[in-house]
Formats: sequence, C-alpha cells, structure tokens
Amino acid sequence: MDRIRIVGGNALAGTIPISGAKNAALPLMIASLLTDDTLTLENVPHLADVEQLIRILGNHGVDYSVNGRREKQQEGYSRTINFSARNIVDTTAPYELVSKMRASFWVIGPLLARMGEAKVSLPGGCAIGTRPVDLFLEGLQVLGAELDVDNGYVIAKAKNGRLVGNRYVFPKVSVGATHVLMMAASLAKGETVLENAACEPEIVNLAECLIAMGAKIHGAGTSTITIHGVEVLSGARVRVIPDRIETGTYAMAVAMTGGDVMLAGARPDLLQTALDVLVETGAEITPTNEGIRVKRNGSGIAPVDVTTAPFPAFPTDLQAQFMGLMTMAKGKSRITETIFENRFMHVQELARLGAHITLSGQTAIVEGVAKLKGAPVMATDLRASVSLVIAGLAAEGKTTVNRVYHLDRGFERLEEKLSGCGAVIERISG
Ligand SMILES: CC(=O)N[C@H]1[C@@H](OP(=O)(O)OP(=O)(O)OC[C@H]2O[C@@H](n3ccc(=O)[nH]c3=O)[C@H](O)[C@@H]2O)O[C@H](CO)[C@@H](O)[C@@H]1O
Ligand SMILES: C=C(OP(=O)(O)O)C(=O)O
Repeated sequence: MDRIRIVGGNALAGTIPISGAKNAALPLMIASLLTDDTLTLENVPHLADVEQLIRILGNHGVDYSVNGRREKQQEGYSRTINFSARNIVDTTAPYELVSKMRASFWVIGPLLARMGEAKVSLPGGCAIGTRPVDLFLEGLQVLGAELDVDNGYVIAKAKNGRLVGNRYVFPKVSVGATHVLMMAASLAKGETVLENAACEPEIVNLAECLIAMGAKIHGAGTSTITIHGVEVLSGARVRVIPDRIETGTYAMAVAMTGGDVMLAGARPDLLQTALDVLVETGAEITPTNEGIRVKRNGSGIAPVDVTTAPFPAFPTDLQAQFMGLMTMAKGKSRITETIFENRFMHVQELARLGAHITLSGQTAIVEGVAKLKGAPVMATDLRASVSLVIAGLAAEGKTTVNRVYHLDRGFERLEEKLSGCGAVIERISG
C-alpha cells in the first residue's frame, strides 16, 4: 500500500495550480444520465473518486471519452471528458460499486426521472458519521416515487412512469439530497419548490449545468430553488468550478509552514469565510487575476475559534486541516463540528505528532504547541489524511502518512504540487 513520506520544516514558495472540484465534478458527471445527448465537462480532476464514478456510470451504459479519445488513464491535470448516456442499459447500481463512494447513491435521482425506475445500493463513503439517506427518500417520495428498501437496496419507481413536481422543505440542509432532487425535478411534470436547500457552490455549478442542458431552474445558491420540469434535456458543455477545499487546504499549509504561494485558478468567493479566518490567524491573503496569493512571514499563528456549518459558513471539509494549523497556534482554540458527528478521527493521529487536543462533545480544544515532531500516522478519511500532511510539513523530522488511497480520492498530484513549492514529500509505493 502506498505511503507518503514528508521531511518537515521547509517554508512553501511558488505556484500551486488548483484542480477542478471533486464535489462538483461528481454530480455533474451524474447529470449525464439525464440526457441521451453528450455532456462535455471541462476541468474534471484526475482522482480515484472520478475513476470510480466512471465505472459506476459505465455500468448504466454511459460511454465516455477523455479529450476526444477513449482513454482510461490519461496522465495530467484536470481534463475535458465527454459523457454520453445514449442508452441506459441497466437501472441497478450494485453494492460492489456504490459501497465505495457516498456520491454514487445520487444516480437514483436521474435514473428515476429519466427511466421511471432505479435500484440503488445504500451508499458508502468517508467514515465520518452515520450519513443516512432519509432526506433523499422523503424528497423523492414527495415527487411521487414509490420506494422500498430491500436487502440493502433502495428500489424506486415513479408512479405512472414519471415524477411529478411538488414542494419539499428539507428538515436539515443536505448537499447530496439537494443535488438529487434538483436533478430529479428537472425532468418531472410541473413545478418543484425546494426549501431550506443547500447553497454550496457545487449546487450552483450543477444548476448551471442543468440550465445549459435545457432545465428551468431559479434560485440555486439561495435556500429556495424553483424547478419547472421539462420533457427532455439536451447535451451541453460545462466547466467544473475550482476546488475550494483543495484551495483552503493549500492555503492552510502555507499558513502553517510560512512562505508565499500563488494558488493559481482559485476563486476567493468560493471560500470567503475560511479565507477570513486565515487572515485572523495572521496569514496574508490577496486575491489576484491569477488566483489567490497566500503569505505568512515569521510571525506566529494566532489561535481562532471556528464552527463548521453549511455554506457560506466555515466548511466541515476544511475542519481537519484547520485543526492541523491550530496545533501550532500561540494559544488555545476551539473547533466545533456541527455537520458530522464523528469527524474527529484525526485528533489521535495529530497527537502522535505532539499536538495537544482534547475533545468535549462536538468541540475540540486545541492547545497550540511550539513544535511538532514527525511520526508514522494513519488517517481514516480524506480530509483527516491531508490534515496530517499539513502537520507533517511543519513538523521536525520525518512523517509517514499511511493509507494514501484516502488522499487519492480527493487531491490531484498532491506530492507534485507541494514538492514544486519546496516541500520534501514523496510517495513510496508498495
Ligand atoms: C461528494 C460530496 O459532495 N460530499 C460532500 C457533501 O456530502 P453529503 O452530500 O453526503 O453531505 P450532506 O450535506 O448530505 O450531509 C449533511 C448532514 O445531513 C445529514 N443527512 C444527509 C442526508 C440525509 O438524507 N439525512 C441526513 O441526516 C448527514 O448525515 C450530515 O450530518 O456535503 C458535505 C457537507 O458539506 C461534505 O462534507 C461532503 O464532502
Ligand atoms: C466527505 C467527503 O467526501 P464524501 O462525501 O464522498 O465521503 C469529502 O469530500 O470530504
């Protein structure tokens, strides 16, 4: 199994190109199921989750070509991929494929809307909480789906073959359920109003894609989204937004090691709250035409309290990385996680590097230390893994991060991007 070895202590300096967002690319790829035309997506990151979703979509009959060629493993940064779901050959998404990734469950929306039926295994994904799918099921029922859960599968049928628009108020904000209901309602009969919908930038990117395909959607990016269903959707060409979590991760790495890095292609509006917090810690953040410049000189890291919440608040997907940064702050910070009930798995691993963190319910109290010392560590999810990389970059000596496959789910060419800025970091195979 691959590992990442880091020798810490170098300040970062240079340019890091920001990739297309994993969490935007996945729903856009799934939207290809809604049309028999070609959906062309630009700026799709080369990630394990994208490859896994290509396999899942392929099982339903979706054909794809990378930059015009049907090429599975093209090396390189984010690519343009054409997806064509001319013939849906299977409306079942099997356990073996869906269990590896939470977002694969989302195929239930387009399959049900276009084919009138779907059988989808209950999902897997990062081990950060129980992650039920009750809101997806309740919302789809409100749109006229008849549902049964049997043997680990959700079996869904649209009454009379087509979903019907309706009003649904999410009892809790859910990114995934908003994606699914927006896709499903795009081909439903009549008008759907989604209230207390997620406002994340990835929702806006999906709405832009659906609108380019001919959907009638208003209000994406606000908590009320109105969708007038249409009979058919067509192909389109859409660009995946830059990854705000990758952006925030590298910004926190620079805030931790010190240095001066241009995050090329990054968009500040996608993570303003996190950038404001970084400024409070003492980092200099400058939006430019090229991207976001992040700088920190020799001054210490100021402690800042943070609470995760839905967009536009501080994202849960940056919580672990921020905790990494706070381990070396000059004082005490409190980090409260409100989205997932079990997203502190990085705490015990950061402790191996010398961090002082105590947990009190959903709050981590981080007592900053003057230095961290390298050690072997192992992470259990994607963002936890990268928080260990950030801490390792600032720690004295050698840190080895095991279970690198978590990182490969969400960070394109991590070692290359960081070593290009002076970090001593390498992948050890086997
Ligand atoms: C692929 C992708 O885009 N993943 C992101 C997406 O995950 P995902 O879409 O799974 O996250 P949700 O927004 O749905 O989850 C938010 C909260 O709602 C709960 N919930 C959700 C659905 C449901 O039916 N019932 C229910 O109780 C979840 O357990 C969680 O506590 O948004 C999360 C919150 O920003 C991010 O951390 C993930 O990186
Ligand atoms: C939690 C994440 O992913 P997923 O929802 O696919 O598990 C993430 O991207 O941080």
